[in-house]
Amino acid sequence: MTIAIEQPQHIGIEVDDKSKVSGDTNELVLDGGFLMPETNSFGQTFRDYDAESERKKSVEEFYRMNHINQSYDFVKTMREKYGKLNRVEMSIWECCELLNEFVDESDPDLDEPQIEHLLQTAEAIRRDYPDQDWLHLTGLIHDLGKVLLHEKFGGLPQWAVVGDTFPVGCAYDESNVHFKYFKENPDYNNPNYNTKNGIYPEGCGLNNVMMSWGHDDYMYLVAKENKSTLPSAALFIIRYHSFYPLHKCGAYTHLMNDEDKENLKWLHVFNKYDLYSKSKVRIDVEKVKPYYLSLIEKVKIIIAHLGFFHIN
Ligand SMILES: O[C@H]1[C@H](O)[C@@H](O)[C@H](O)[C@@H](O)[C@H]1O
Ligand SMILES: [Fe+2]
Ligand SMILES: [Fe+2]
Repeated sequence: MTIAIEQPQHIGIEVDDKSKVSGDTNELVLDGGFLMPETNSFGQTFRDYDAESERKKSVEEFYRMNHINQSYDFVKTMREKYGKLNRVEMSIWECCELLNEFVDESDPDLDEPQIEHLLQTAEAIRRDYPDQDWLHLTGLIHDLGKVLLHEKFGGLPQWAVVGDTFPVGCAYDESNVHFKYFKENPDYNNPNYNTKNGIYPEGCGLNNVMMSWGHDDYMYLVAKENKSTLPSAALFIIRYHSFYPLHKCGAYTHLMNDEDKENLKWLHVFNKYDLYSKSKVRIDVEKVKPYYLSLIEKVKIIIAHLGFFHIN
């Protein structure tokens, strides 16, 4: 399968598209060799929230809490509070290691520590796109915002950090996982917020839409506020990779602008690796660490700008 796609801007590390771009039409080959497994590590299909499993109940309880509490006012408060980026300074690798303690309670497909997931994603991308350093880096850092779970970053509850994301300030779409729990959210009956467009003009662009608060928006804020030079596609991936109602179900597209539509193509590429690389096969962290340290070192200029990160 191929799709026409714009290539990202140079970010300070090589963006080499030769191996995956055919002809001069900027077509990116999406099935670069990665074999998508049919079942997750529990033997079930991916993202099946109704399948009987040991995680079903706790995942559902996670979404109940998430949907009740993620209101427009809550998101606004969190954005202001965390936008100050006055928490702590830490290297990228330290942040990865911090995630060793946490299992994502919203995820029906993986119960391994989060550092495994970061490396599984980045390694799967690296195998198919060996020359796309920027995409390896995006894989490595896309979920780093989950450090919000750690007390050093405020120790937020899981419902305020992980899980799929969705816009607030307009009606919740039924494609959201466990949609029924939104009925207990104060915004559900607020006439300002419960119409299709809500407070947003049609086609206003996702940048103008308030998304539920969590690791995506936090990591994006960190990158943006510190003037990271990551390409717009990388920032889009970081910011919207949990927005499954949009990138999987095609909901909320009336809020997108042309730039979003372009970036969405890259998010579709990325999502395959983010979702289907989840497995019980552990990555040998010490073995791959030198590569990722050298990658972090290589992008020092970018990372030096990233809020709570610094290079040792
Ligand atoms: O449960 C997962 C997890 O929290 C991921 O980090 C997020 O990106 C996904 O959207 C979600 O389904
Ligand atoms: Fe995520
Ligand atoms: Fe992820």
